[in-house]
Amino acid sequence: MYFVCGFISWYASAQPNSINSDTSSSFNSNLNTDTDPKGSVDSQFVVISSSDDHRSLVNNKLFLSKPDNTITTAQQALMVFNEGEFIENTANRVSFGFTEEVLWAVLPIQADTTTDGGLSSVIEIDNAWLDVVDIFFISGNEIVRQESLGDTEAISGRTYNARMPSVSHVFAPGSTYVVFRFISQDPMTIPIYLCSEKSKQSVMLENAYFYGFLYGALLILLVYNLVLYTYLKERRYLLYSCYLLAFTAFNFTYTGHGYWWLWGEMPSVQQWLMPTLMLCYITAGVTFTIEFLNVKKYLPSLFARRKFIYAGLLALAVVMLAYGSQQFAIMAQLVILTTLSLWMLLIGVMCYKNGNVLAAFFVPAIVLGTGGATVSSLATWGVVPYSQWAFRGIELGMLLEMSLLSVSLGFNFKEVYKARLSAEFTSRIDPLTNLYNRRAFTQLVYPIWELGVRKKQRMSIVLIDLDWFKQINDEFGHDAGDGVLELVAKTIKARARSSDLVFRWGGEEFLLFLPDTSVSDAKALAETLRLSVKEITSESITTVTTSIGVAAFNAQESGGTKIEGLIKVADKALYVAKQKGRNCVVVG
Ligand SMILES: Nc1nc2c(ncn2[C@@H]2O[C@H](COP(=O)(O)OP(=O)(O)OP(=O)(O)O)[C@@H](O)[C@H]2O)c(=O)[nH]1
Repeated sequence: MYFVCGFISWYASAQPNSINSDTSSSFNSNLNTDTDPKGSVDSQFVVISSSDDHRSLVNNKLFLSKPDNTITTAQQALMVFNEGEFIENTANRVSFGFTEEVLWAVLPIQADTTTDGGLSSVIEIDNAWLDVVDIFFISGNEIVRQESLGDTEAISGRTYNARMPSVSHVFAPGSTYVVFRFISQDPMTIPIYLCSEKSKQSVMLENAYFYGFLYGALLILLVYNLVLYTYLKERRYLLYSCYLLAFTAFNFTYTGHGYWWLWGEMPSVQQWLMPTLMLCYITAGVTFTIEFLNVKKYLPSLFARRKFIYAGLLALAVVMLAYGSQQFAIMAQLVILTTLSLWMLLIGVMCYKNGNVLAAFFVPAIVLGTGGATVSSLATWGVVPYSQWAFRGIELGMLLEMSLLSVSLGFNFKEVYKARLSAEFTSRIDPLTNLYNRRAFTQLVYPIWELGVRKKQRMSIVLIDLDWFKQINDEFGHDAGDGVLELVAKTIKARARSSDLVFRWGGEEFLLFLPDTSVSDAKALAETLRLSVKEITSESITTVTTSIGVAAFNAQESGGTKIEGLIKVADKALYVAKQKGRNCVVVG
């Protein structure tokens, strides 16, 4: 809001009175404007006829000082106003862009009452970032009251406890001239409301709900993504969280919440936090975009030049500090921020074209964020009627943007999870035979082994080695050898029980772990396998025989045996089978 307002109103200010928007029709019946057809200054009063519920934007009833004025005091302002030297704000302008000048404004108010107590009303400037907001109440050429409410003044000096500069005043019967003095290094945006105490309270409540919802939703997104980061250790979740946090902190500052609640006694902190957080927000936005869109893969040439972007931002920070001008800092960053939105969109579209699926979420998200900001700016500019909801467009847009980005990160989470599962699965599977590989052995067999030992169950191991396999490779080629290995694996798998675990143990070596299987059953299975392999392979390129070693765990005899010991026994038996001339089963 802050930056788009500033940037657009900067241009808007170059075209004064270009937009006509009359909000007088929205005035409450208790708050009337009395304008005579000639538009003479004296009759241009806002009339308060009762202290009942009312709330209206009164910018179109303001009279504004001319550029280059030399006014220094409120009385002088009133004098110049009475001479007809103020400009009537019939265009209902709210925003005046960046200006070094002091802006004086006069709001003539008529309290239409005869009671001595007068009529109470609250004046509220619906903008928390203005540096100087001095309000003078002048009756009968006397300043009857003065308030200083800008954010260069400590919060404790305010008589009305509200986030937006506000003052409650009892208007004496007759006319009161409210003279405003505005100075701001930030965009000069001055939506002025006149309202009853009751409506002021209900607006504050509405705001509390709105920001409670906004910050609550942003907090949920933040926690959700931090949890994902902790779990997945993927940088994009962390960078999204930083981007979200930077936006929230920046918003918390320019909406005046931080100043109202946390650092209200430190005006200089408020002054410098805004440009500083804006820079953090820009940097977080750039970093997040690069990571989220995987620019390294989809736009490598840009990725190679990213250092220049960061160097530029760092240079800006240095110049900002060295130059020491808050206004310069803000203006420079407004330009960059506007460019950033367009840059993010462009990069998103380019990455999408280059095949990045996540960009399909990213582009609409940025469009929503930028769209909300545009609504806010147009409201400030006067193209759409100014209202608090239109003013909040940026916040609603950002909430949608952040939510959509979070959804896309959730989508990414699903993809990453699937990829991990498949990587985990493939890391345990031998790609040629689709049997478990040696790495899976520890994970799968150890728990069953431990349980079997505790329960004193019988368990066996069968180690199968193909005979003269080197010759098969040499004679028929490596591919044909692969085909034989696949066939043998299928045969073993088909003959084994579903509770048996079959591993490709080495090049042409297979291991079966048989839970709850006695040595005689294991030997019988080994014989079956030997015959099956021989028989089945005879139908392929050549007949393949196998040598098999069997070892069994017996709780009574081999109590303390470890599984590695049992494998060694099977290995020795296999060696003996080879020694005996191959194509046989030996029990160890
Ligand atoms: N085609 C193919 N061959 C493999 C693979 N893994 C290992 N081998 C081959 O298997 C052969 C094993 O040879 P040796 O260890 O001499 O054993 P052998 O020829 O079967 O002789 P014995 O075991 O003594 O009967 C080697 O030539 C390896 O290159 C594989 O995945 N595919």
